[in-house]
Amino acid sequence: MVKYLNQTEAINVDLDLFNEYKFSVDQLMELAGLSCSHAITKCFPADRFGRVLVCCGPGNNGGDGLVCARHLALLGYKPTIYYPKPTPKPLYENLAYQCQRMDVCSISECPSVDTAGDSYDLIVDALFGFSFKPPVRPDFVPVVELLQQTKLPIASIDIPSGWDVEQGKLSNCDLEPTLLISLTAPKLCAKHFKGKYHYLGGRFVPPSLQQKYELNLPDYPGNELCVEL
Ligand SMILES: NC(=O)C1=CN([C@@H]2O[C@H](COP(=O)(O)OP(=O)(O)OC[C@H]3O[C@@H](n4cnc5c(N)ncnc54)[C@H](O)[C@@H]3O)[C@@H](O)[C@H]2O)[C@H](O)CC1
Ligand SMILES: [K+]
Repeated sequence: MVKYLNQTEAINVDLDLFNEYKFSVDQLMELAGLSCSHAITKCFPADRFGRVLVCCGPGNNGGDGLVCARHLALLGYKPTIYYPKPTPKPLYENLAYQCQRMDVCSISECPSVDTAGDSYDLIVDALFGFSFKPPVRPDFVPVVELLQQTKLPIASIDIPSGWDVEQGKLSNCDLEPTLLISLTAPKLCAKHFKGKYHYLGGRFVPPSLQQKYELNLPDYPGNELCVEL
């Protein structure tokens, strides 16, 4: 059985990839975001779910979202980015600029539940990943409430935002994604996931690192970037 990581293990795997294996964050973020876009194509085809709101947070989970939005555009979707607190670092600025140059729209106000329901077919939740510490800070409360209240399907990247990384949902109002894309390996909260589709992405973990953490990852089919768990 695939291993479900606690928060410390998830952070340590990440640190090992960067420090021991010398990957750069840009490399892994590109592969992570690309794998998320591929999982989305499998669950939500562009002809029925073309209009996608991609909500991006301030950390690497948000960076995965910016990459995912760019690839969704290349895959025939019409993504719109909501990135309320852009991080003033070249990595994030470049990712946002690349989207802009690909005519990916962005909005500066969080849409209401009704406006989002009329304007989009799917929401990508790239707000918080495995470094989230509850409770949600005030800047992000409106978008987290949108995700909690919307009737649109949600695709969460790595962690359903607002969930405790280990315990899962902290209250009954917490969001319930339809698709969860765990990256590298699922985190403990994914044991509480009840949505329709659970995929694993981030096909970049060196075998020796998989062995060190006894990740027991499933085989990815052929040349696929994601696998259904
Ligand atoms: N190894 C991999 O598989 C890779 C995973 N990636 C993705 O990176 C995230 C983890 O990224 P990190 O930057 O460590 O943190 P987060 O994005 O989870 O969030 C930190 C960010 O959010 C802020 N924050 C934390 N708690 C709160 C709160 N309660 N309210 C508001 N804001 C909060 C914090 O200040 C930071 O700014 C992982 O999940 C994957 O999605 C990488 O892309 C590459 C490799
Ligand atoms: K997320």
